[in-house]
Amino acid sequence: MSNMLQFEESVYQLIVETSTNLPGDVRRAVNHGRSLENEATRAGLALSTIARNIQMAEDQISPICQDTGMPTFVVHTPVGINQIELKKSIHAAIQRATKDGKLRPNSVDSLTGENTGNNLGTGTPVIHFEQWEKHVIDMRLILKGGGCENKNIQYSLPTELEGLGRAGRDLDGIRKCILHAIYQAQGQGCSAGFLGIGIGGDRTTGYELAKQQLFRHVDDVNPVPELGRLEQYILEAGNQLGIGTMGFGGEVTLLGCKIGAMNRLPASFFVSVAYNCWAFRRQGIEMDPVSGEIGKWLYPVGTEVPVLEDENGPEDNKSISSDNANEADKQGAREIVLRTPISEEQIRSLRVGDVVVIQGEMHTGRDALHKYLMDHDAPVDLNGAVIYHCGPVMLKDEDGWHVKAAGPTTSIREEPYQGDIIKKFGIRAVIGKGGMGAKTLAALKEHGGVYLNAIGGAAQYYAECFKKVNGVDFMEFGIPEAMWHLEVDGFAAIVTMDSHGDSLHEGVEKASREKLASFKEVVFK
Ligand SMILES: O=C(O)C[C@H](O)C(=O)O
Ligand code: SF4
Repeated sequence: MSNMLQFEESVYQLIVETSTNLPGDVRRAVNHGRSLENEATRAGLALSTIARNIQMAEDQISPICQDTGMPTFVVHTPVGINQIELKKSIHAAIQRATKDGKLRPNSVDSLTGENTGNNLGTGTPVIHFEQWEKHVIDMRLILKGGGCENKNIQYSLPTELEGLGRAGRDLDGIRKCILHAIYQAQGQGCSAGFLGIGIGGDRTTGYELAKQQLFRHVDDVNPVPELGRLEQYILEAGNQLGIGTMGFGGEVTLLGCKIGAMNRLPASFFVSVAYNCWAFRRQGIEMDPVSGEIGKWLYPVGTEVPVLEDENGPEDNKSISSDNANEADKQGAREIVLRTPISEEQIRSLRVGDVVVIQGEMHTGRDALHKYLMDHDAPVDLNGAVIYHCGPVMLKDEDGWHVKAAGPTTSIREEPYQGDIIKKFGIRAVIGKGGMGAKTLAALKEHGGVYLNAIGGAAQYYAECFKKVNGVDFMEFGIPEAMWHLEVDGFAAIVTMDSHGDSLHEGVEKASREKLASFKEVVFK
């Protein structure tokens, strides 16, 4: 290979483009979703926030979502290309993109919990090489985050499904599995989502096939007619489940569905579902095998498909923020400004549906911190405090630390700890996404606390609210897991669980379970 530096540069450009500029076909799907949702609803406002965030990420060349996922490359090379050298270029580019804040350090030792800090480590990044007889290198990259990855699911047919009954080894059984997959994800994988489905294979290749489907163009047509019909059906039926964007309820739960099939063993029949959030970051380049230069981009480049309808830019677009109290009013919701530390009285006055705007300090905390706080003291006073489930992208320069991307993470992972921690430290508000369960709801009621739902993936939109980094504890947990103390100005989120025992998530889940059961009858004979 003659020009290593050019190869590295091209891969770097691919990584930056993938992380910061949502591709055109994905944007079209988001725009279509927006057109189906009433703008004045919670889901409609969430979609507007998402659109605004996509634009901000493009403008600032910063990550669309703070979770830049598991970098997964699929590379086709002409016969004779040195794949070992190409791999080195990929590793160098990954390291550079991490240092520049285009990727969050995301590679964690599974035994020690240590973050390698540069996105390299055993099993990271994932690179699949394939040879072909063409004379160009085809390199595709997907950055799929952990929250939606956790919502992947694999079914082994025949099986019995909640609400849907028996799913047999046929197209109708497959149909039921996919609908169930959408239901079980609720809003936790940052709906509205995209599905890649693999039918057949073994447990490993079934999931691989599912992920391969995510490399198809959103608007392509399945070459297998019966799978094409199933894709169409799922898109329509999935949206009738009423889960909506971020699980707020609404018309748009699914933005795309791609299904592939491969052979299986006589004894096995797997349906593997890869759930991808709306922040569906995948791009590709065709590279010259000699010069390493980019020949063309393999998916429509985001910049060609606007996401904001008005010419005046993001500021004039509606979203969940302190400047759109009128929109909130249309839903009968109020907008309340809370300054930290927050009193019990203020919290008790809040109800599900209220929009809360936070001023003051908040503290990030996720998996490692919650586990730690169960049997240790906190490094700061958390009385009346706000905990933000967030693993930000942070960069340090001569002026100190800066927040580069900071959307919420999936809160349900903290369910085993949250209730106890709220009571132990006197926390008044927890911000995250996807909602929490019965134990947390009970603690919010007992102690006087609220759960605030922020818009998952809107990492640029929220990063702008953080005016100053007051400090950090537990850097040894790694950047995403550390406890960042952040000064915030106007962080807006919706009360989805209040101190009176009400939970929006409980309601949406129940309604969607009932809806799911209405799809029990055979559709594909
Ligand atoms: O790790 C994160 O920042 C978020 C994660 O992708 C999630 O969806 O929970
Ligand atoms: S936070 Fe949401 S948008 Fe970001 S990677 Fe996780 S699931 Fe995707």
